[in-house]
Amino acid sequence: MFNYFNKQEASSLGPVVGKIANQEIRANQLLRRGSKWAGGYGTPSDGDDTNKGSQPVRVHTKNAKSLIIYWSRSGSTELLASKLADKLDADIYEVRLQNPYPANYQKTLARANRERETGNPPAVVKDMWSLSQYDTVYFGFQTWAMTLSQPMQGFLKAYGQEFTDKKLAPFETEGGYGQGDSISVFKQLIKEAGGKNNTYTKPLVVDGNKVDQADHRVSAWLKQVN
Ligand SMILES: Cc1cc2nc3c(=O)[nH]c(=O)nc-3n(C[C@H](O)[C@H](O)[C@H](O)COP(=O)(O)O)c2cc1C
Repeated sequence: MFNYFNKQEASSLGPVVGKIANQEIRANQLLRRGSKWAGGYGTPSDGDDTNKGSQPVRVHTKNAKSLIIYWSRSGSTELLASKLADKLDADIYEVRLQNPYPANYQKTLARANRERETGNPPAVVKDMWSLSQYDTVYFGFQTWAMTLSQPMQGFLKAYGQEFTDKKLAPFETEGGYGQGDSISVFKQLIKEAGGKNNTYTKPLVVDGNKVDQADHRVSAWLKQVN
């Protein structure tokens, strides 16, 4: 579906690749197939955690028993979240940061490295609603430096204690090097924050370049979650 794009096009946000709660998703990493940036390396964003010109995704209904929570810088995890949302009757909460990462990949990397080394993940916007109605929570994040991305670490530090007595289903995108220790860090941060008695499903891990081809894997994974 996506052919090779020249450098200028590849560094823009790229075409609309999907929708979540009626908002357009641009995931420019999908343009990279066959290019020297394949594998997710160097993916730019729009400098506002993929949200420039749009609102953070918020779907909150009275009766939903499932919730999808995700954060996405360059759109791949958001696209994966949209594939779950299409198949589930779930509410959706997109994590936002008080201070979004810059569009530039190298600057993002430098900031993320600093945050990781000092153990200070970014502060999230604190507008999460009560989670008592949900039995299952799907968590979408990405591998950064072979561990759990700093934004999801920031979210779990702020909200991890809210996740008690739930089934937790992590889904993740990565740039070709795999998930590293992200899942054990995910579980550990929830525990440290005070979240208890949770059950964890097998994670779904998808290459961020190939999320557009992941429909069958998403369906198979959802079957074993539910
Ligand atoms: C700061 C940073 C560090 C990354 N570190 C890794 C890594 O260690 N291993 C890997 O496979 N991909 C790594 N990636 C690639 C991302 O995991 C991949 O592009 C992911 O699909 C991005 O998700 P998003 O589009 O939802 O932001 C890194 C990306 C960034 C921005």
